[in-house]
Amino acid sequence: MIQQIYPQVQHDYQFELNKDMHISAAHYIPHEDAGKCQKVHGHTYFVNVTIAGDELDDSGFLVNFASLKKLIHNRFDHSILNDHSDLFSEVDPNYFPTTEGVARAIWELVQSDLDTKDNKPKCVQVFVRETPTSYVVFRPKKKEGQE
Ligand SMILES: Nc1nc2c(c(=O)[nH]1)N=C([C@H](O)[C@H](O)COP(=O)(O)OP(=O)(O)OP(=O)(O)O)CN2
Ligand SMILES: [Zn+2]
Repeated sequence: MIQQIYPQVQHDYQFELNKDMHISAAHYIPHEDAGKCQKVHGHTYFVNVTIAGDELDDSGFLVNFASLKKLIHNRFDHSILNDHSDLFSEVDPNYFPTTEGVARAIWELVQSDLDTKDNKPKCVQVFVRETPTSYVVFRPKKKEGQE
């Protein structure tokens, strides 16, 4: 059973949902400063995505929990993160598959999917735990004029 404490995000939306998932994946960091992490190794990532909004869809969902799992877990589980060349780079540190990079990539995938929905939910936080002692939180910057 997944049980985690993760940071809360402030927002003014009426509904908030959270989806937890585990992802078993391998990666390496393609930079000499990464030390032992330059070698391929694996993690069981713990991921939490937080979705918020004011409107429900025709099913009464803010977004279907199952569709979030399909979008993220099915894409990354039992994969080598570096192989996802549409998301990660071998040369641009901003797009290395670090915990930071994974958190941002997950946010981009989730928000792109949410943008197709009529009720316009927002992904307000992605939490990625890479090891028992290391995690990253990604929150999108508010755009100009956004509350
Ligand atoms: N800011 C970041 N630092 C590190 C990342 C990262 O993604 N972002 N990644 C790594 C390695 O990939 C490694 O898998 C995780 O490192 P670390 O937390 O140091 O793992 P340990 O189990 O060795 O840590 P303990 O302190 O012994 O628990 C490195 N840095
Ligand atoms: Zn690692």
